[in-house]
Amino acid sequence: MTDDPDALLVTGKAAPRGRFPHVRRAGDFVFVSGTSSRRPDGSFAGATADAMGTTSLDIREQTKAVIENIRDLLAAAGGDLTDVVNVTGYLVNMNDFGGYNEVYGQYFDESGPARTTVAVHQLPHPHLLIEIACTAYIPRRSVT
Ligand SMILES: N/C(=C\C=C\C(=O)O)C(=O)O
Repeated sequence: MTDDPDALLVTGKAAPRGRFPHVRRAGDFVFVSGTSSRRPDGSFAGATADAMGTTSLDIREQTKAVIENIRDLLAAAGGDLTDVVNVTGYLVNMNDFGGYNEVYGQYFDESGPARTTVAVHQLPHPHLLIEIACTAYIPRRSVT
């Protein structure tokens, strides 16, 4: 936890890799920091490497894990994926757009959040194909 009740470090989720909270509330809006498929033990859903270092990376599995991680972070702020109003997706390779879009569409549709997707040069680990940051609208008065 932090001393600030509006800056959440969520127990049971992978610790942030820097000095920032998982989630920051500002009034009725909740901002979720860029989130990957990282598990609490530091491994990544959708990424394996054999003894020779040959890696296998799966955009569908990573996208699903990212969204599920975000669901857990929102739950800690009293919300859910249905509260998300804006999504920014960061892909390392736009060739992954199709797989990303397919899984994204299992969680959100045209009545859901606004979305922007961009390709970035790198993410904080070479096994990462995707990171998502989002904003949710979760009025304080609705949180019990
Ligand atoms: N949000 C950031 C990193 C996230 C890494 C991860 O979830 O694995 C950041 O450095 O801003």
